[in-house]
Amino acid sequence: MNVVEAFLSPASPSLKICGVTSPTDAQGLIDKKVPAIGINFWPKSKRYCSPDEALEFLPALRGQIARVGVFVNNARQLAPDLLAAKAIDLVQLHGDEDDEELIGLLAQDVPVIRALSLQSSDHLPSVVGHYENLLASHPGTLALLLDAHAPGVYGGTGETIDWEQAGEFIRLASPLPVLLAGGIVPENAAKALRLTRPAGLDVASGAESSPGVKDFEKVSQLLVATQTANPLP
Ligand SMILES: O=C(O)c1ccccc1N[C@@H]1O[C@H](COP(=O)(O)O)[C@@H](O)[C@H]1O
Repeated sequence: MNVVEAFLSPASPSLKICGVTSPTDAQGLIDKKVPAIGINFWPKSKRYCSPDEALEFLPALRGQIARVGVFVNNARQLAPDLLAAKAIDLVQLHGDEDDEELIGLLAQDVPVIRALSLQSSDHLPSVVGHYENLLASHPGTLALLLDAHAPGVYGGTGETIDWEQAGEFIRLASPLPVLLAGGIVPENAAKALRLTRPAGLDVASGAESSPGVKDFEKVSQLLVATQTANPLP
């Protein structure tokens, strides 16, 4: 099983630590056997990592951890070079990207994580059905990610989402992997896992001491939460 398959495997809930900005933190997360890291390529993020900086340390980590490039409306410009340099394994679309862009990545065999912010008025079966149909006509590796609605900042806000609604969505979407994000911290991770049964947790602000600097005590606690959660049904 390669690192992407291991990260998205339904066998047990996974963990992605997002907003890594330094080679030291990336290596520390590999040493702890965290399944995935996220590197944020949106210049307005508090956890921004420039493509030039990323190209200096990410290619050497290939095969040791799943490396997710996080993009907000700029994947078209940046992802091709990062993929060609083997600096990232997956593309996370966390902005207003359309299906055409997602399908274009799947067609190139690029694994994609599509971030969604559910609204209370959303008809969940329709949203799930949309991605099921998309994947049926454009096969590839696709995961969905549920995050808080964050106009203007897009993500990384530390705001939690409605876990009841998230749990219902995740059940409907199965076996399509769905990651849970939004305000996950060591103190609420076990409860979030129990209520929603996601393919994994995605944590930015809940795993750092300051924006872009990882707190390894928090990372250890998050790992324990994922490793002791009941396996997915
Ligand atoms: O982390 C950011 O700064 C960020 C900015 C823009 C889009 C996505 C971003 N990160 C993603 O946000 C969620 C949740 O983060 P948090 O744990 O609530 O702080 C996660 O999916 C990150 O990948």
